[in-house]
Order: sequence, then structure tokens, then C-alpha cells
Amino acid sequence: MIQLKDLTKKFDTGKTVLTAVDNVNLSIDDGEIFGIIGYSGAGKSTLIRLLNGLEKPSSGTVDVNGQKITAIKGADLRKARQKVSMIFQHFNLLWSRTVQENIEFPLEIAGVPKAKRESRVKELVELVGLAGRENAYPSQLSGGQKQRVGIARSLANDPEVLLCDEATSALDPETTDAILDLLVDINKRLGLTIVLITHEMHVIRKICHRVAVMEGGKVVELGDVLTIFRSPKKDITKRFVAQVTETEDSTATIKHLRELYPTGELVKLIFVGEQTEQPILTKLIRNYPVEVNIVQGDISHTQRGAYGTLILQLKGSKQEIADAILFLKQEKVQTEVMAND
Ligand SMILES: Nc1ncnc2c1ncn2[C@@H]1O[C@H](COP(=O)(O)OP(=O)(O)OP(=O)(O)O)[C@@H](O)[C@H]1O
Repeated sequence: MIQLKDLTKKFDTGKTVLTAVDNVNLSIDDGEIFGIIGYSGAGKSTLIRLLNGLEKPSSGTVDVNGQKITAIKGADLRKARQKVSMIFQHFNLLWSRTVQENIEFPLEIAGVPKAKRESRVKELVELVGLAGRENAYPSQLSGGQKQRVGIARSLANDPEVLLCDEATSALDPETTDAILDLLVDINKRLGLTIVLITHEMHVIRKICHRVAVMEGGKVVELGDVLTIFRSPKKDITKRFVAQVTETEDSTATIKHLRELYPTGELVKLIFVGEQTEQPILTKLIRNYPVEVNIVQGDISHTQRGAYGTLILQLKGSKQEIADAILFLKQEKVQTEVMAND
């Protein structure tokens, strides 16, 4: 378990003192994928660097699996850092070394004998899906492959915690998805705790169990990912949730949909968690005389269950449509009639 207690980091720039991390208290469970989201300057990088002792706090403590990272120095700190490894947005690979040699590097530093290093690298190369590319140089790899090397290298010394600093921000959406899938796979296979920082809510939605929202150095909202999607409280959290849910809500989009589907009513269903497992649409179509057309849908799976929206066109008499909407509401699906103004 990772515990942050009253953690504060101030930077003295000579003229002013800037509080980058402001009295943060957090507990992260073993095996959890924990996301920290915030805009640029919120303090995410500073916070994650405090977790592995790259920054010293101005006050407060960081405890990783019973060891106070904030109280140790020198060789002890180097040893503790092997248990908390990190991957980076720009990969931080050694450009003059091959894939194999990059992955081997932390093992060399840890004094692991050659034969053992080689067998470990082989395992890691397999784990991250880079078999056959061992002798390539970073410049010969795609962005996704470079991050796979970064991940393999970070796992070399069997860490307990993996910190991800905007690990997918330099990648295209498809590669991002593949790397996020790999992180989930590693989390499940190795039971590794993952802490990631990002400014992209789709990263949180796809792989995190819980999320903390940071603003001005503080954690302003914290919770299970589905709960945060269902009922974001702070304005900043609402803005992040809107990044992945609100595309179809703009007035222009609604107008466009109404032009395409001019009759009946357009209703938006918001699914959170377990309802998506239930055959709500089947029940609606079997038991109600309305005609149902699927207009648009975006349902995705978070680590805690499905989340998403579905827009339906309901056609029939006023009463038939009203009955169908009542049914949906009774099924505890958040249902909104999309107004046409
Ligand atoms: N070494 C430093 N010296 C002075 N100020 C710093 C230092 N590191 C960070 N800061 C300041 O602390 C604040 C938080 O920065 P931090 O990099 O932690 O935020 P962030 O949320 O990670 O943003 P970004 O995504 O842009 O990196 C910023 O105002 C930044 O300028």
C-alpha cells in the first residue's frame, strides 16, 4: 500500500514560493490501477516524483509498502527505487543501446550476473510483445514499441509499483489503446500496483480503478472511476468527464440528429455499471409498441463496469413514447429526452 500523509512540496524560485503539491492525503491499495488527472501545472509530475523519492517533500510523508521513502537516503533509497519504477512520456531510452541492452541496463546496475540478465531480458521481451526486435535500436522502433521497451525495462527488477508519467501522451490513439491494454495485462498478471498521471480522461476510463483529480496542487476529488463518471462533483471533474462523454450533446449535434431523425422523440440513455448487462432494449422492444431505432452509441468498458451513452429514436403515439420512457426510467437508466432547441 502507498500512503501519502499531509504531503506538501514547495519550490522556492527566489522571488516567490510556489506550492506545487499542497497537503495531499491519499492511500493507494496493492494491485490497484490508480489515476491522477489534472491540467498542466496541477502538480501531477511533482506528486509522482515524490512517490519514488526523486523529489523531497517540504513536509509530510510517503510510505510505500511500509517503507518511508521520505526518510531514507543513499544506497537505501536506490534500493527502494528498484521497487518503485517508472515509465515516461518520451520513453527515456538509451539511444546507443539496443532493445536488449536497454532492458538489461537496470539489471546491470543492480549487479545481476550476465546469464541471469539474459534469461530475464528474454522473459521481459516476450511479456511486452517485442520478440524478434531484441537487436533493434530505439531509432528503428515505432513510438508504441519504444514504450514497450520502457515498460520491459521498468519491470526488470521486479518492482512492486509502476509509476506512469503521461506514458501514452506521445502516442496515437490506436497505439495508446495497445499500451494501455498491456498495462492492464501486467497489472493482472503480476499484481503490480500502477499509479499513472494523465490529462486525458479516456486513459482513466479505460484502465483505472480509482481516480484523483488534482487542481492547484490539491486533490479536489477522489473516487471509484464509475462513481466519478456517474456523479462528478467539482466543475473541473465535470469538464474531464465531458472530455469523453459530451461529444453528442452540443446543440449543433442535437440539431443535426433531429434533422436526420425528424419524427418521434430522441432519447439519450446513460448507462453506468450493471444496467448495461441487463437486456433493457430487448424488454423495451418486446413489451412496448414503440418503434426503436439506434441513432448513436458510445459504450465502453471501464475496469469497474461499462459506462456510456446510447441515443434512441422512439416512434409511436405520444402515449406510447411516454410509456416507453417511463419504463426506461423505472429500469434505473438515466434517460433524457433530447430537446430540440
Ligand atoms: N523544479 C521546479 N522548480 C520550480 N517550480 C517547479 C518545479 N517543478 C515544478 N514546478 C512548478 O510546480 C507546479 C506544478 O508543476 P508539475 O509539473 O508538477 O505539474 P503537472 O500537473 O505535472 O503539469 P505538466 O503536465 O505541465 O507537467 C507548476 O507551476 C510548475 O511550474
